Amino acid sequence: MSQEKYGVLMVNLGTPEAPTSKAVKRYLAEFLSDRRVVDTPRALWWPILNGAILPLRSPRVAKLYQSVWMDEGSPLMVFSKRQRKALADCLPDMAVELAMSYGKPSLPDAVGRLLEQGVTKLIILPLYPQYSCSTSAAIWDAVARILIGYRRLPSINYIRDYAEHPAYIAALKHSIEQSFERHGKPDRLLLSFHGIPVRYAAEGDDYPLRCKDTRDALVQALDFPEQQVMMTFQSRFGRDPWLTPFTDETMKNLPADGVRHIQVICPGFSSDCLETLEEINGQNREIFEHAGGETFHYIPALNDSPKHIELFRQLVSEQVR
Ligand SMILES: C=CC1=C(C)c2cc3[nH]c(cc4nc(cc5[nH]c(cc1n2)c(C)c5CCC(=O)O)C(CCC(=O)O)=C4C)c(C)c3C=C
Ligand SMILES: [Fe+2]
Ligand SMILES: [Fe+2]
Repeated sequence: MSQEKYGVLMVNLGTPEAPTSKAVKRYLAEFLSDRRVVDTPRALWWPILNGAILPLRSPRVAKLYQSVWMDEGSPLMVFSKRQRKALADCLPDMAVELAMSYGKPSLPDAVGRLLEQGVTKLIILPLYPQYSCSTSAAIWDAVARILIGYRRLPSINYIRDYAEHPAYIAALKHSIEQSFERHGKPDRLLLSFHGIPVRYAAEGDDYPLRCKDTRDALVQALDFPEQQVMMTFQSRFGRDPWLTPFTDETMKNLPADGVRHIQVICPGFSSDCLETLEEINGQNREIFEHAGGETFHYIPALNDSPKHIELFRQLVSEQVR
């Protein structure tokens, strides 16, 4: 039998190439044209997207990206590239590629590079701890479309998610405990997850259940009262109802309930990005402080921390028999 060659495809969302209106527009156009993200019928969606959302949102959001941009680029890209390098260093016998669902490095290029290297066993690792049709399934669809162009397919292992994986929970627990040691225990620990439209969940997306699984496993692991842990949803978009409670509304109301000190972590984001650095550590910090809150600490995403890379190494190793 011929020698098997393993390849790991790490996939995250994607991010603009520059913090400019033009680059943001190109990114949002691709992202928001995916039916897995917005499922409004095209004849209705196309004029809204091109006539209103792209021209109005792109310049505004470009300014937000400018506020978090790093010397090496967009935070999401910087951390994702570091994750790929660190995982590749742990798995010297495997080919490890990074791709983004929208923008670069593109999925077709990354899959092409893996197959050119002779990969016969492809392990797809979406960098989303909690499955959602709007993120993880979009990766599945894209890879399936790409493989139409190849005669010789590899075996495929798709890591659907890892919401309660012990190494994921251990990594989150470690970050939270480090924060508690540094800043003391807060009145509330807030777990803020990216939202999705309520309808996606009603139609079968188990994303909110997977967020709750993460919350429950963390509560079990932490030496911190369950009543002081809150789970909220951020980053809502458009007019449909999205998952509640909303992070920003919670921030606004907490100080009136006597909550002075909060620490916030975003367990659904494998890398820091616009939604954590600007929306949470910028906008939501301001909302909390403006409402009378005194102490706000943002606990960084797992990024390329050793415990996060160890989680990825375990997830991949579990697929190898
Ligand atoms: C209908 C719209 C959106 C759905 C559904 C959605 C789900 C979803 N997104 C993430 C992770 C990220 N989203 C990010 C940015 C972002 N998300 C949307 C819209 C939806 N997301 C938009 C329009 C944007 C761009 C910014 C803006 O215009 O407000 C990012 C950050 C990207 C970056 O460059 O830093 C991440 C990461 C998840 C996990 C998720 C479903 C669970
Ligand atoms: Fe999003
Ligand atoms: Fe946002």
